[in-house]
Amino acid sequence: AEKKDGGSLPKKKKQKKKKKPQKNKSVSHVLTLVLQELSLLCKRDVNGVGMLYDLLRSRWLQALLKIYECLQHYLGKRPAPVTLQARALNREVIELLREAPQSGEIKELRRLLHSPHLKASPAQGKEKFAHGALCRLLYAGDKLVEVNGVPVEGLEPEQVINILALSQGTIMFKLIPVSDRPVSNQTTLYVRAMADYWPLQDPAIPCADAGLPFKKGEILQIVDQNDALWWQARKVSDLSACAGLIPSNHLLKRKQREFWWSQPFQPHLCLKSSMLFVLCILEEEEFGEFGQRVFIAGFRRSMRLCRRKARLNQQSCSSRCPSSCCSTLAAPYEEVVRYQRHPTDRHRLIILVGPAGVGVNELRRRLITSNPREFQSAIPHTTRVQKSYEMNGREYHYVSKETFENMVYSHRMLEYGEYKGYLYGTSIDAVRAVLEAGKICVIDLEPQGIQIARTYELKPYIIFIKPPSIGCMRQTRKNARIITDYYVNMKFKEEDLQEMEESAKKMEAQFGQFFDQVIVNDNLQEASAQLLSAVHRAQDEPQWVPAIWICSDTQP
Ligand SMILES: Nc1ncnc2c1ncn2[C@@H]1O[C@H](COP(=O)(O)OP(=O)(O)OP(=O)(O)O)[C@@H](O)[C@H]1O
Repeated sequence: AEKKDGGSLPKKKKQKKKKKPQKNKSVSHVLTLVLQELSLLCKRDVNGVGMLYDLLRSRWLQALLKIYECLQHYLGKRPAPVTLQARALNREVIELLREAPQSGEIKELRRLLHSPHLKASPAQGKEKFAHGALCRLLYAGDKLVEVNGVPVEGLEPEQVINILALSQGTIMFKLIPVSDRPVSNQTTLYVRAMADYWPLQDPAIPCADAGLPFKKGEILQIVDQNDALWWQARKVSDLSACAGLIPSNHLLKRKQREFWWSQPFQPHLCLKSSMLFVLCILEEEEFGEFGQRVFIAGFRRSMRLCRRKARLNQQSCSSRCPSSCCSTLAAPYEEVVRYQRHPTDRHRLIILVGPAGVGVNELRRRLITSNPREFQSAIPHTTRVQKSYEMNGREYHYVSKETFENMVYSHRMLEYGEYKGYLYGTSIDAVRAVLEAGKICVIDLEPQGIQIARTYELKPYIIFIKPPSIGCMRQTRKNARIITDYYVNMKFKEEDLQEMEESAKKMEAQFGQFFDQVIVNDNLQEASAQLLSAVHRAQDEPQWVPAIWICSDTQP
């Protein structure tokens, strides 16, 4: 500044400049001062000063101080310059340590300093530089064009590293990616995220801006999984976007566990079998189609509002587990593949899930009545006595309690419960029978049953029926009727709507990763049309399914 202006700086600034070095005395500077004082004391032959003087002058202590100072300096820098300066320090410390006492620690330190990672030179080539780059988003072969707007084409790696080392805050790279970026294991891996991830809330991510946020249920394309902790991925919904960092399977699982353990202890009812519900069975219904009486087998009214009674008595899993037991115990990513049902294959099972009263049964009923030759429900099993006008295998499969319990123990029930001392349930066999008849089986299920139904044989397509806003429900549900613990055909009360909204949120938070499709049931006709097209899409168009379903196809 003095040269440019051709004069001196104003007085005030000069004074300030003088004071600064006083404030920032380094440890080595203090040590030099102490040594000067000690050397004076040595001349006066003060007891023990000679030994202290020698100790403080030893080169290995100076080496340690140097390391300390450098690290202090680096700590204040973002990003930390661990390149040229670090190597220079490395060489200096190796030199200083030659004179240090031969203790085990010093030997270990020497060994570390000689390790190839620390001794690597940028002259070893651009490839090394690209590999060790900040965010693991650069590949060997990428052509670096600009760093923070500074053209770097044709510069030596050392020069580029210098620019990087002097950079503060965010570093912007402009590069031409190598045309054949390596993809792990030759084939690209696709996964369904089974948990949410927010890089900006993760203090452990090497570069938060390079992180890829995702929500459970989203399909990710993993482009690199060479690193044990951080993978690179893109969302299939936006494959043109840059890949971002995501925690590896192992790391995300560890994070989930740590989060789970950090929560205050609460009993986890969901770990117990939650498949036994208090049911409220209403008699079967008949539906007419074009004046024709059509009996729709297995079409009992939902008992889910009665299940609400059970929920009130013993709080549900989602209200107790802060992070949900399922997601804590399960793998954070599920490998998926694109699957399209062959026209001659059996249909995929359609499962409707939703909070009580949202309209699951209404939509299912409308779908089945629209074409009973194409759609059918599964005929439930019961232990109650067959009535005179009923036919075994039409309204119900009538079985003994022993047979029913055997089916439960051998995991052949998707869902079951007890009503007035009798057992009722939907079996896998009943679903299989509909599918084998060439029809599309449509059932409703409590979300806890999803895991059991998700098999390669049934390949279920899960549709979540979501309530619209409470305001919208107040309008649309004026004439709607619900079943409560005690009443059939009762009007919706405000608390029913609130509970529906709450319950939907919990379901999405706990089971959202399994939903293939979400339909908001605001307008019945529109929701019915959406359901019909979703069901056809599930059967006729490619969908993401767990990879294990497809691999298992070859198994018996
Ligand atoms: N979009 C809608 N607009 C108006 N009324 C609706 C709508 N969807 C459903 N309903 C009505 O709401 C009431 C409850 O629907 P439905 O019985 O299908 O609910 P559900 O989700 O099966 O719950 P439950 O298990 O209690 O039967 C029915 O009277 C139904 O006709």
